[in-house]
Amino acid sequence: MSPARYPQILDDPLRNRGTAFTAEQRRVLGLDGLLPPAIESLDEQVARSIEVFRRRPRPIDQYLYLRELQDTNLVLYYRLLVDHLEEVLPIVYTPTVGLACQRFHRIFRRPRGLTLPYTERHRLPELLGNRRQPSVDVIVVTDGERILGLGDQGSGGLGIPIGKLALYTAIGGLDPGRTLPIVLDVGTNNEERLADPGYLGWRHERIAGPEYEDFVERFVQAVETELPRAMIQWEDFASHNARPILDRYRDRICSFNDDIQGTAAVAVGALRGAIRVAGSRPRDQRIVVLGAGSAAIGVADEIRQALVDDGLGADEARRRFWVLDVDGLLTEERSDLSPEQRVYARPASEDLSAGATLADVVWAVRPTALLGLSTARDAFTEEVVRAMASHCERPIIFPLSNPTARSEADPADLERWTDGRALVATGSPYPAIQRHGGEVPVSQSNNVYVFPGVGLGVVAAQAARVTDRMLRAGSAALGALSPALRDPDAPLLPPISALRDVAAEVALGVAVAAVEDGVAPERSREDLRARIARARWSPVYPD
Ligand SMILES: NC(=O)C1=CN([C@@H]2O[C@H](COP(=O)(O)OP(=O)(O)OC[C@H]3O[C@@H](n4cnc5c(N)ncnc54)[C@H](O)[C@@H]3O)[C@@H](O)[C@H]2O)C=CC1
Ligand SMILES: CC(=O)C(=O)O
Ligand SMILES: [Mg+2]
Repeated sequence: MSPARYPQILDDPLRNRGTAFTAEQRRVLGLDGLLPPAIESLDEQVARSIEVFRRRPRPIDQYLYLRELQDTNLVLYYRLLVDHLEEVLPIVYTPTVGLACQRFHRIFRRPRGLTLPYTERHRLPELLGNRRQPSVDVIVVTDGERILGLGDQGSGGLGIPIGKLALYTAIGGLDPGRTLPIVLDVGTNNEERLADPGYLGWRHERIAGPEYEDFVERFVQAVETELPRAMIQWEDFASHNARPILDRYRDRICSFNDDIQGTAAVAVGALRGAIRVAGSRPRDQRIVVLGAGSAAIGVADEIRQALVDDGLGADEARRRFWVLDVDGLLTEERSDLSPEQRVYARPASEDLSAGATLADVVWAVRPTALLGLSTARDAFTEEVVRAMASHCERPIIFPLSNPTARSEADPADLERWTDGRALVATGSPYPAIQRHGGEVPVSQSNNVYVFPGVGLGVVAAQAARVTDRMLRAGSAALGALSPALRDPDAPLLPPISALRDVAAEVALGVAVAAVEDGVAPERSREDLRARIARARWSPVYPD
């Protein structure tokens, strides 16, 4: 009798083990001769793979190597991510993932996830039905219009959902066979892409208005029919769509916007640590925010709530914010503000006009905290930072824009300009700061501290919605883990290497709040904790 042959197992990243197939498995599956004779353990595979990764010359080459691994052997890929998270995070995620989106069509090798073009709007259930994953816990979807701080990348934006979901698994422990990255290809207004013969997306200007809304509605209906239990994370939509989509669907399906809500949850967590180190209270803060897009307003809204929770009246809390966008300070005289922005408009009676620069505002306001979500590189100039440090003992300065090339400041400059007094957190990773002959790590205030735990909490609790209280509970869980609470010289956020533990705590906060809010079945805290532990997929070859 001829032996069974299953060579196709080598092409299935969920089941492939490559050189880790044992002699017996190779014989039974008919793999002898298809693999090099050496048999490696998973640890040996990881050691060899990280060496190959390190020898790749540029970050984009390292990104491509990891994507190849992801398409070949998921256990090995995720084990490498888990074991070397700090080293590979800047490649899988910001800043390199931004470059990968810009070059998506040049580096395209194998499909991952789904591209849903506007032209196929009548067939979305069918396209969704073509996915490889029969069951899905989490969908991350973008329309590619605001990719990090890099603007419109058209269907190349799919790189972001792919990266986010890799972290859902590596950090949150979600089963990689049950996650689905999606791009809604509604065209692009990026002239460079449209003129590029190599562009692989729909070569058309962006659909907008009712047609766009109808398309998103069709997408949501297709998900409701095909995958009614999946959570949707809205990611990297431009402001004019991000907030309306969130508001339209948050009470109808299990969904949240990572840029608005996830970013706010982590920024508030980091800010609480910084305020404590500064020896201050939330209600004592005066906050200047550069940028008035969806992320900035989402962050300001959550901080405002923290000020109210600390005893300020709603109006007083609102008056503690000065928000600037590309056209200057948000003031009542401006007619171009959305309702969410108008909350922060300064009264016309004040000295500062809409034409005030960031430096003018900082001189006049004497802020305790300066946050950047503007995509404006180096906007926190020496003048601005020195002005702030001249009146504030421990200035809180968070340049949160991504990728690195869009950051409002370099932490090493902030350290110098404030004589080491600034309390800093950045959106993208930075090398440690040199201080008194030692090294001080720079905290990365990025929604990666929150969204994997949100997904894990939602899945473990079987939550049907993502409520504000769930995100606040996740934020509080993160805030409680701030190393700065125990040692004022320590970083504001736990290290990247602790992100898996952070996700478990965030998930517990989220899950408990889901039960309390009545959007998940009744369960005790201990039961939820056990379910979170059980829900986590681990990168090991099953027996
Ligand atoms: N650290 C984190 O976890 C996160 C960081 N971000 C980053 O925040 C940035 C903004 O994201 P969104 O709010 O979604 O984008 P957005 O496009 O909605 O908003 C950008 C805002 O910045 C303003 N702006 C642009 N140039 C400016 C300038 N020169 N001076 C002052 N303001 C300027 C715009 O007027 C707009 O209000 C991006 O770089 C993004 O990567 C976003 C989400 C999470
Ligand atoms: C981190 C993130 O979600 C962003 O920069 O858009
Ligand atoms: Mg984002």
